Order: sequence, then structure tokens, then C-alpha cells
Amino acid sequence: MRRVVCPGSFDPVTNGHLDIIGRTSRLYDEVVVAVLINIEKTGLFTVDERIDMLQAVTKEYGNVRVEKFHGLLVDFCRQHDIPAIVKGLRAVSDFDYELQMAQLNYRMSGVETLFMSTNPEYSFLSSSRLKEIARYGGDVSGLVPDLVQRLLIERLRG
Ligand SMILES: Cc1cn(CCC(=O)O)c2ccccc12
Repeated sequence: MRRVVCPGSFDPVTNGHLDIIGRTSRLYDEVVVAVLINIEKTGLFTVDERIDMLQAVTKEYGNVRVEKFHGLLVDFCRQHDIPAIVKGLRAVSDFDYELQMAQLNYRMSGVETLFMSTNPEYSFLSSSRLKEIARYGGDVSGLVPDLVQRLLIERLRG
């Protein structure tokens, strides 16, 4: 069983994330989407709400499992018998940090990191920018799944 993890905060999941997850699901037997529990940062959505959204929008792929974790990603990988991480790279600016993390993770655990180029259509997209646009009434259709758009508007505009 060739398994890989796609880690992130996913607050909320965007079409950029989904693009990478969907393409990865065609390369591996199982994709584990790992939602980071960050106790220092309260997000717009709770971790369980983010998991529910991810499960709903990745169901169609058939081989994506959504889990939550806190602490080191490589410990999560060891516990779940996952030998590799897939990271989406949006721009050169992502690479510096991601390369450092990949080297650290490999040194700590032997877990490999594979980089996938994001669809240029989403290379500007991050959850934080998306939330800013939605917060001030901007149109985010096409940037997130319809379900996420509805939940964003509901959460931000009450
Ligand atoms: C482009 C990209 C960024 N991230 C982390 C986003 C986050 O930490 O919320 C991803 C996670 C999965 C697939 C693609 C991506």
C-alpha cells in the first residue's frame, strides 16, 4: 500500500489544495490529508469543521483519508506508516522554507518530501488571503469548493 501525507492547516481548504490532493490521489494507493492542530492559533473554523469540509470535498477521489495531528509531522508519519510527504509549491518563495523543512524531516526520520507544482490558476491562492477577500465581501467563487464558499459566508457574515 503506497501511502503519502498532504499536511496543512486547511482553514479552509481551497481549490489550490484540492488540485494537489486530487492529483496526488491518482499517484498513490492512499492519500492521508493531515490537518494540523495548532493550539497557539485559533482559526476561523475549528479543526473538526475543517476535517468535515475536507472529507466532503475529497470523497469523490475514493482514496483520501482525513486525519488531525499535533506536534511533529514526522511523528505522525511514523505512527501511520507513511514514508513520504507531498507538498504543493505555489511559487519560488515557497521553496526556501519547504526545502529546509524537507531536509530537517529527512534528517530526523528518513521521511521523504516530494514537491508538486500547483496549477498556475491557484499560484496566488492561500487560505489567509482568501479569508481577507471573503471577509470584505469579495467574490471567492472558483477559488474554493461551493460548500466551503457557503460556510465561509455564513461564518464571516453571520
Ligand atoms: C499549495 C499548498 C499549500 N498547502 C499548505 C496549506 C495550509 O497549511 O493550509 C497545501 C496543502 C495541500 C495541498 C497543497 C497545498
